[in-house]
Amino acid sequence: MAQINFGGVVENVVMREEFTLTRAKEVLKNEKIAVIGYGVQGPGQALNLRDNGFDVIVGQRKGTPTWDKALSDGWKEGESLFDLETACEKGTVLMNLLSDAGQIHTWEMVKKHLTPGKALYFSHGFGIAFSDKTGIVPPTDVDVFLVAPKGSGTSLRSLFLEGCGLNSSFAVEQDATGNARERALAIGIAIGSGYLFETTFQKEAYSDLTGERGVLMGAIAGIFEAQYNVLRQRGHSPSEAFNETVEELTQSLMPLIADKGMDWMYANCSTTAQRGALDWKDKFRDATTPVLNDLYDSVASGKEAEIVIEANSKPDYRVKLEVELETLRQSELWQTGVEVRKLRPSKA
Ligand SMILES: NC(=O)c1ccc[n+]([C@@H]2O[C@H](COP(=O)([O-])OP(=O)(O)OC[C@H]3O[C@@H](n4cnc5c(N)ncnc54)[C@H](O)[C@@H]3O)[C@@H](O)[C@H]2O)c1
Ligand SMILES: CC(C)(O)[C@@H](O)C(=O)O
Ligand SMILES: [Mg+2]
Ligand SMILES: [Mg+2]
Repeated sequence: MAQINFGGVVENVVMREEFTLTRAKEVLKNEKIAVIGYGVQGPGQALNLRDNGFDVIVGQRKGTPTWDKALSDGWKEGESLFDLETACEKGTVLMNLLSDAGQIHTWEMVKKHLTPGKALYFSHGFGIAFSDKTGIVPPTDVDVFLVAPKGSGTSLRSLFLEGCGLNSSFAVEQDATGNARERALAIGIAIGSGYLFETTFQKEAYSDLTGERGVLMGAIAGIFEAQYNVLRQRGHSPSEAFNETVEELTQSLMPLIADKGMDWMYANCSTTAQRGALDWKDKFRDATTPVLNDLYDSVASGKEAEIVIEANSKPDYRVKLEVELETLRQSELWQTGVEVRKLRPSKA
């Protein structure tokens, strides 16, 4: 395990150069890996496992659009594609990649097939960290671990195809066989992680729910809307407001942050911009800190989990989500984005 100094704090990190694919194949040579659920993470992880040469099958509800997607991805009914229960029965490592709410409804069925020595895998801490709400309490004679890719399953797959890897966290909740850590790391490498950092189920659940409600998705969408609206109300055109809020960030400045950090992005902007950004950064930090603390409290109290479970238990939850997404899509801001993207100069 490599020891990496993260800004003064030393952490253990497992890298694929050290825990190689060959070692992962040795650890998992007798395992049948069953990917349960074929939503977003399911395809990413299952296809990477298959391309890496592991014995993998997929379990999905027949007659759903994702069953058809699995067929079109080359999974064969009765050979490598089964209904949920058959896949749970056949697998020795059950990778539970149903939606976090779907994991609750199927738990009794999954549990039935968790015979001694099998492994139960998640890509989130949700089910276990909030077990008082989910009812997910695994039998004591199975290994329980997680590998949580830090990004969309779509990126996990595309980065794998580019020969890169996405970083993931991993955690072992229960080591019944004495081999749970090896199994977890082997699966982590096998699904295409570039490196793995260690966490616990609770920390993963709390940080992930905070991150996606905060900066990664909720906050960024909110602050985009706020700035776009202010510019529009002050008489700026949609194209100017969009370019100054979204397009420049995603196309020009975010890649600089990704390459070499915030100070590098600042250093590549004018001294006028740097002066102003350095002055205003702290105001934004101070204004949003109370909101982020409210968010963390709401996650840690279990309220966010309750909201997700309640919302997803309604039969029409997908339809309602789609209505909300459609409202976002049809807003002036994001309709401007459609046109701005079309205007991006393409390679000659
Ligand atoms: N979406 C991501 O990229 C991402 C990233 C990191 C971790 N995760 C975690 O990975 C897991 C899977 O997430 P996802 O976004 O791929 O899930 P998803 O919401 O796309 O759902 C996955 C599958 O669950 C099935 N499903 C839902 N409810 C069901 C039910 N009641 N019975 C049977 N099947 C049901 C759906 O048909 C779908 O195929 C979750 O724990 C999530 O937190 C997801
Ligand atoms: C991709 C994310 C946001 O990191 C993940 O946590 C999810 O729930 O989809
Ligand atoms: Mg998440
Ligand atoms: Mg996440």
